[in-house]
Amino acid sequence: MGDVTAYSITSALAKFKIALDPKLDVGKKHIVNDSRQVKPGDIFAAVRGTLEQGHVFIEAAIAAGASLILIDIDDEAGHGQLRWLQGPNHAVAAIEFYNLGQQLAAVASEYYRHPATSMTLYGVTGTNGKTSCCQLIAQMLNTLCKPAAIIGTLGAGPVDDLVTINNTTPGPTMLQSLLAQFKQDGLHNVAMEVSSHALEQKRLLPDLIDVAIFTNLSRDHLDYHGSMQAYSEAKGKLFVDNGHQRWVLNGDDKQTKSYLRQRADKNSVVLFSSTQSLQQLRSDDTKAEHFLVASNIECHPQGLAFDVCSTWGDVKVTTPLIGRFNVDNLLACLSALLIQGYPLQDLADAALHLQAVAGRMEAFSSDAASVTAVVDYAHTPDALENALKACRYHNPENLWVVFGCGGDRDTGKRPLMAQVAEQYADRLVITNDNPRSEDPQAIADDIVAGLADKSAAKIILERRQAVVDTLSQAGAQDMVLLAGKGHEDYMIIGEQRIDYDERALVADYFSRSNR
Ligand SMILES: CC(=O)N[C@H]1[C@@H](OP(=O)(O)OP(=O)(O)OC[C@H]2O[C@@H](n3ccc(=O)[nH]c3=O)[C@H](O)[C@@H]2O)O[C@H](CO)[C@@H](O)[C@@H]1O[C@H](C)C(=O)N[C@@H](C)C(=O)N[C@H](CCC(=O)O)C(=O)O
Repeated sequence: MGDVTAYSITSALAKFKIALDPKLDVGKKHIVNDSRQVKPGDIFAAVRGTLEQGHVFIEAAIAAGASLILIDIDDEAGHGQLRWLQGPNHAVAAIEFYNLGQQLAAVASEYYRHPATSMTLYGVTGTNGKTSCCQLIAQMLNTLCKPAAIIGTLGAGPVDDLVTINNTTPGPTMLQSLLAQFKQDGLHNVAMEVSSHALEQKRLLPDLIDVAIFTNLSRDHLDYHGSMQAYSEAKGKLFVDNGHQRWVLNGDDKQTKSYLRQRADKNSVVLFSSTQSLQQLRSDDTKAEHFLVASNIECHPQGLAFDVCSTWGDVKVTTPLIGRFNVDNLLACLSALLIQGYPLQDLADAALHLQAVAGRMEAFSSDAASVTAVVDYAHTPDALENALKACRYHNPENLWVVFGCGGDRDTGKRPLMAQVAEQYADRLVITNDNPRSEDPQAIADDIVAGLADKSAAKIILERRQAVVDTLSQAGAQDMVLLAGKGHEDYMIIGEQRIDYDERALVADYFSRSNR
């Protein structure tokens, strides 16, 4: 982070009716709410969390060099009181702050001078599709020469230079410091995943989101939220009817209606659908100003193509993305950018160059006449089934799967992976996938034991060879799912972690076959 000295905690606290002696406002750096992230000079916000009382980490924060402590208190009378806490070398000032946990997002926004107000924030919530939608939005914006960053499961930063973060949606202080950094770096557009946890815990101020996007809702995180009702209500907190926030909602998800009920008017609301006609979508619910539907969806081994019919006009969209679910992801992304004023044709042109998230149903081929390889992280029976079904949807002549199972891990999944592969693929190749201390041949034998036809699979343990042999044998209209490694760039054999980057291997294979 660059110029942190530009920020003043005195001015920020003044907004919360706390008068901090300006003499104490010297050399302050970041504001953080995790003692493990405190660097010398930082301000530590000790808040009450779901598991811990932040107060217990004050000592650690001071030891790490915190220059000021904000202490979350539940007695309003103490608000703004100054205390001195003894550190190893000197006393550190601490300010009591009533209900700080609930207000930390606002305090952090104030401290970093409201970076979001001069940026465009796309907030994506929903059970599935958040990561892909953020990627697609950012990639499209970049193609349209609008530099964009993402924040989410994959990390934070420009799409090709992500830094790992702890949460899908970072905590309130980290979020604001990231936004301030992006603003400083000229990344004025941010597509961020907004988890239900983040909304419940007020890690962000939903008011700051310019375009709020809902992908879909299905059962998840009930351990945290307790019920589907509470889970959907948590997601619903992203949608605020504040006169400027635009909404993009999935017209095919039944949850959408309940979010629409919160809206007083239909202005700046887009409904998208990949199963209904424009007419059905319009008549079904009038509480939207704009509509976007996909029809004539075609899937071929090289990607997807569909007609878009919308209140902004009609266009044919062609994209190299794999998987029917990407039609919905793309509709959400198009809707968000259309309502922000980007022209439909420019977006359709940008769709031609979209790339999947690295290692997630990421397709590679040399040209339309070559076999398509799909690299995916699927390493559970469930994930393998979904990945194979997604490939099958693209109507390959033959669907191949190259897969294995990890060593020193759940052995029970080996026959199950075999059953799934046998059921959904035409050709099976069993190979290594981090055998660790186990004998690779013994793992392959365990997998084969799950096959109804024991001769259905070829075993090529050396994974590079398995991939290259399979790609060279597959026909032009075939698809080869390379399951298990995804974006990983290593293979663990015995005690050794050796370099193995399947994406690079496949890209190299196709670039050679092009020559
Ligand atoms: C249960 C939960 O969601 N906890 C999140 C919450 O922490 P909390 O406020 O409840 O923290 P706590 O553990 O009770 O500790 C209280 C305070 O002490 C601080 N602390 C804690 C330990 C320490 O050594 N030092 C320290 O200062 C904590 O930063 C916190 O401020 O707020 C923190 C950010 O301010 C999150 O980092 C933390 O995420 C934990 C690590 C987590 O695993 N959360 C998961 C469930 C989560 O949020 N997942 C979603 C994605 C879900 C999905 O869609 O798949 C996400 O957005 O990441």
